[in-house]
Amino acid sequence: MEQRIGFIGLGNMGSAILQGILASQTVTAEQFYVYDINPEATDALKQQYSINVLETAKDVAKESDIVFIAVKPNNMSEILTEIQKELKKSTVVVSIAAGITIKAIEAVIGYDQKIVRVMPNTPALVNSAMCSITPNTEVSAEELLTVRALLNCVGLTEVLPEYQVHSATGVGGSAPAFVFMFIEALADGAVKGGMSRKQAYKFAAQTVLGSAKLMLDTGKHPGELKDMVCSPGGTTIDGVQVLEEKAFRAAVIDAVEACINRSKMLSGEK
Ligand SMILES: NC(=O)C1=CN([C@@H]2O[C@H](COP(=O)(O)OP(=O)(O)OC[C@H]3O[C@@H](n4cnc5c(N)ncnc54)[C@H](O)[C@@H]3O)[C@@H](O)[C@H]2O)C=CC1
Ligand SMILES: O=C(O)[C@@H]1CCC=N1
Repeated sequence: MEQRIGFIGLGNMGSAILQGILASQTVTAEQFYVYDINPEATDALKQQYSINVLETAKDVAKESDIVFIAVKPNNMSEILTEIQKELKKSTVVVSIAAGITIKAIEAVIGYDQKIVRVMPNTPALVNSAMCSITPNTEVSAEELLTVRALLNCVGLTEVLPEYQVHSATGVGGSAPAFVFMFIEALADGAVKGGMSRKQAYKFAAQTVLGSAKLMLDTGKHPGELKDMVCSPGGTTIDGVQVLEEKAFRAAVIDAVEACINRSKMLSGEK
């Protein structure tokens, strides 16, 4: 890939995507042009890779063919205003900000700019992200393919209509936090039973990873896979009963719904 790739904001998510793309070797470090208001965010990356760290967001916008904006939603408007004059008509602006609609971005940088809205997640850091991708009407099929190819370097992608991005935020962007809470809780249970903390985290994390892989690789329904674990009169079904009594599924559904509602609120839909 020959495009010059910009990143404005290199916090948790920006640096995860950048490092995931670098690890895939699809783009060389020299093709990256980056800026973060906090020099500490770029210092470590600069030491590790020969990326171009620039002085301002404007410089990044000027240099890039595709520019990822990875700042917090409340910083989006100031960044878009700042870079607006530097964007070429051919520049593809990729926003990963939760709750910021394509329309809101167009309102600042122009309705004729190419915009792709993405909802990624932090497993991008280990090339295992799940990203939703939504282009505006200015983005060509080829440009969409290029952005998708970049994001495929860091995991799986699905192109979604914008109204589904709220769900993608709940089940994708935010969900790693819930999974880590689950892993922590699984390990706490094992520690309670006498296992060392270190071993408990290894068991819990590998079990979550393996279970997800089993479902993705076999294509089997999660209910069928759950049934395969529950031996009649065995250990698992007792645990399943406890989770049902404590409304585990309802709690998870409510958590995803809370993310969806918050995303709608940030978008001005609620
Ligand atoms: N953290 C996550 O798991 C996910 C985050 N997102 C979205 O990604 C975006 C970034 O989130 P995080 O990386 O978690 O936040 P973060 O706080 O870790 O990173 C934001 C970065 O932007 C920089 N920044 C702030 N103002 C700036 C400016 N004016 N110019 C240049 N850089 C500036 C900060 O110094 C910081 O390094 C947010 O919009 C969020 O909604 C989306 C999906 C998942
Ligand atoms: O919590 C947030 O707002 C961001 C978006 C999805 C994950 N983290």
